[in-house]
Amino acid sequence: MKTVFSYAKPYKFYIVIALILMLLELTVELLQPLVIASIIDQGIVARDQDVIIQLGLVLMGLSVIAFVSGIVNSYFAAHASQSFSFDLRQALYGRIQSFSLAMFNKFPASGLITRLTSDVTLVQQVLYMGLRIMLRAPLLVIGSMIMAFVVNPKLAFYLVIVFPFLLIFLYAMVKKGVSYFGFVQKRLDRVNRIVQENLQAVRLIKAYLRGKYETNRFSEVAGSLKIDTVKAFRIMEIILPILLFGMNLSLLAVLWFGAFEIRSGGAQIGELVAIVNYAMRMTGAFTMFSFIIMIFARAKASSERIEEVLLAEDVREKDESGESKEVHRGEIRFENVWFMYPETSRPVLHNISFHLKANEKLAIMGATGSGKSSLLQLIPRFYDATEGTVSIHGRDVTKWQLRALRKTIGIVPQQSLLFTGTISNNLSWGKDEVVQDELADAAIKAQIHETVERFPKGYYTRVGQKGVNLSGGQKQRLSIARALVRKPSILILDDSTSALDVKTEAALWEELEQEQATMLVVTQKIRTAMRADRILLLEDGQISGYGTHAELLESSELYRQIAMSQQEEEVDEYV
Ligand SMILES: Nc1ncnc2c1ncn2[C@@H]1O[C@H](COP(=O)(O)OP(=O)(O)OP(=O)(O)O)[C@@H](O)[C@H]1O
Repeated sequence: MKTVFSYAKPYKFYIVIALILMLLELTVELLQPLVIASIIDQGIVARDQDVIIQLGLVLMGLSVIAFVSGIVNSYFAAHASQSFSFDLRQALYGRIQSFSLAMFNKFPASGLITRLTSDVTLVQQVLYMGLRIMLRAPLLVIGSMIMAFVVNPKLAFYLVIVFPFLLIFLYAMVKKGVSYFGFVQKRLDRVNRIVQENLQAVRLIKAYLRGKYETNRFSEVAGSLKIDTVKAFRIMEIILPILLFGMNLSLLAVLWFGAFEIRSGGAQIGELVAIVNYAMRMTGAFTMFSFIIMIFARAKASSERIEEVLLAEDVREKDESGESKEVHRGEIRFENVWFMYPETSRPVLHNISFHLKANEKLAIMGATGSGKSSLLQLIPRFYDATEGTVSIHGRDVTKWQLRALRKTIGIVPQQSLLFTGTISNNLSWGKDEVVQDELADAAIKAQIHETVERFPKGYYTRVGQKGVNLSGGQKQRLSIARALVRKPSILILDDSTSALDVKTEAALWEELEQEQATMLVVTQKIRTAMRADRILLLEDGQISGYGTHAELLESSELYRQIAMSQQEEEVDEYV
């Protein structure tokens, strides 16, 4: 919890004030039984009206102080805890943003969402409760105990005799509670994961008529969340009755022995009333305990989960080190590159070597799963090569400052991802300052300008979440335009023209060929590959062919087969 609560440090002032007010409220509460005892012994029993009025006024004054302290304490506690959770959430989000892709394998998105929402809220609650009642309850117990000893040590002894047993019991319950609530949060992760997957695949679910199946899958995980939550709460439910039982036993002992003491002159009625009053306050505090323990146990489990992310060791490079000047020329060299995904044992790339001069165009072909996307991911350093080197402009990519490296690369992923916002927002997303002309220029090259102009709101047309209101081909072309806006020296297209018709694709390539950028294009189409300076053929993570279209037709059986499998008349034309 230490790391998590270090984010409360900037709000020390608010926390200290809240604690002081809480102590003031507590002190008043502890003084009240003493005043009541005095009213009884010196006022009612001694029949002194003046003492009753004076002490009555003192009692009222104390109540007002407690009331005002309580309200102001709430204000400071709320401010400190809300600001703390805001900072913690920001830090957690920042940490997630800086994750390498390997970390997303380790922490699935659903778990990160639960941490950012529910887990942060739970630790925020613990701070708020801490400043309001959490410390108040144990302090009230300790304070009441001390005051009871001040009033009458003998009677106080009967009151505290059960304490050691209650404390051991509470400790055991907290320990159990932490592990149970840790489980509950994990179940919540699973519920979030199912919901996320479901909502993302809503069309597929409808098309495959899997609505009922998915509902059952959801019921199953929601059901196990319910079972584990009930289990965790059940532990908490037994705390209160046991605490109350212990306290009632003590109270009985106080009353029983108190009666003897009063008869023998060892105690006064007012003292017995005061001790009973303290006992009642202690019982009240213990009632709070069951609630506090529940919140504390949940928050402890949540803070451990948050710290898991904050303190996780990332495999990523040090961004701040390395060459920071801009990578102007996109010369690329792979030298004996092997690559294995983290936490796997099988290499997906074997001994890959090739060289691309600046502005050369490379087409990458190969069967699905042959390693095309994996190869491309090494260039912007989404992952680092397990062995060998990938260099750009003569320098190992790991030696470039990450920002400088990525600034120079335009990527169009296999699945076009657009954000909620206007088309204009989406196109300018990858660059800090961009003017409308640059957007239109990139859109013209990507063959999407005319389509956008035909929309009633043109570039200000709103794009729904993930581009739901656009066709696959429109999304692909917008993604390409977004990459072109950055004017990259290296342009990576990972099978990103698959949804375009032949005519549009040809027009797009006419434009891309003019671009001053080194291009790596994953494609399944011979027609597209032929336009590149060279073609790299991958087979099970190994290079099985490298050269021009004509060279590969000569040298590679696999390439010939691919060419043959594509339209007969096209093959004739190429040969
Ligand atoms: N994040 C990952 N963790 C572990 N293994 C992965 C990961 N991503 C891909 N792989 C594995 O790496 C191999 C190569 O995958 P890759 O995505 O590079 O192939 P590809 O040629 O781009 O395929 P496709 O044409 O279907 O996109 C596959 O066997 C795949 O299972």
